[in-house]
Amino acid sequence: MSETERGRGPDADDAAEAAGSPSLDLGTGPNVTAEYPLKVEGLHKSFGGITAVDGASFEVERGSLTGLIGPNGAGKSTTFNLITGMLKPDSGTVTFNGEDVTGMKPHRIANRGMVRTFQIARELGDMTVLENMMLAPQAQQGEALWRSVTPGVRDDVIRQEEELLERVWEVLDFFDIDHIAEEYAGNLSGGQRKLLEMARALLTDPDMLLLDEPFAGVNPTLEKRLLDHIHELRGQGYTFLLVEHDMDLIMENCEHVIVLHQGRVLTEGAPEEVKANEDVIEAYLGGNV
Ligand SMILES: Nc1ncnc2c1ncn2[C@@H]1O[C@H](COP(=O)(O)OP(=O)(O)OP(=O)(O)O)[C@@H](O)[C@H]1O
Repeated sequence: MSETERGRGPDADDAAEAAGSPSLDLGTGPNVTAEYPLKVEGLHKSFGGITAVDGASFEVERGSLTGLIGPNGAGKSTTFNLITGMLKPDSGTVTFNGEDVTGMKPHRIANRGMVRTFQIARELGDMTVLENMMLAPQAQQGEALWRSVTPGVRDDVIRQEEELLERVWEVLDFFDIDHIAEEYAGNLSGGQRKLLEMARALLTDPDMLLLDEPFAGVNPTLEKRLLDHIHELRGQGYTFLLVEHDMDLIMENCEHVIVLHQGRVLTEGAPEEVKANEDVIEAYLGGNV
């Protein structure tokens, strides 16, 4: 896969970083063509004597809603952290859109179009939804503050802020949370927080979103809304990798399911195949789920 095919090479990243203005096109989705944007090969990660990830290998198909499941302690969170650059693997590779991103810092990976949702930090609870959104690109992509103090770039900064504000309202509207824009994030319900978390991630114009337990603490009505948004975005070409404890939810919504067990892939396939797999049943029964 060449850089031009990907449509978002390092040069484009650097230019985007310099411009400080990720484009958002909710109408058409990401403009890239790699069939499997994410490839994970032979990932290993140990903490002291504990092996958390033990040779995990899998691929995620573009435009898919892929579920990553496994019993408690299977290595799901660690795998997520290795993919998104929060942790460095002991060995193995993570390839995104044809580029080796293994061990890259999270903001550089986010610049390349792969983002994960983050829980709204306690201190951001004292800021409004709108303020949280305005901070999102900096938080995800490590935007430098120098731009705002460098002489001669003030007009550019003002223009970029205006563009950002426009996109913020577009995304808030998409997630139906524009009416709570002035609400403090700390006052939101669990479900509204999850919508804000996803809205923040989407603001950086990713190709792929990694969602870690996006429905935890969410009431059924908002869960459905979140799922509708995910399906709509997937229909536009966005790719999702979802870690979730609720097996039924994964089975009903994902077209491809990867089962981790003891740090490696036990099996993967369509939900019906995975559900019927004896090894999966055994792993879950023995895994205290
Ligand atoms: N920072 C760490 N230090 C030590 N051990 C760790 C660390 N992170 C994870 N582990 C261990 O690695 C193994 C895999 O943990 P991980 O959190 O990745 O699994 P998981 O599938 O996400 O589990 P759960 O479903 O319970 O969240 C576990 O045995 C865990 O205790």
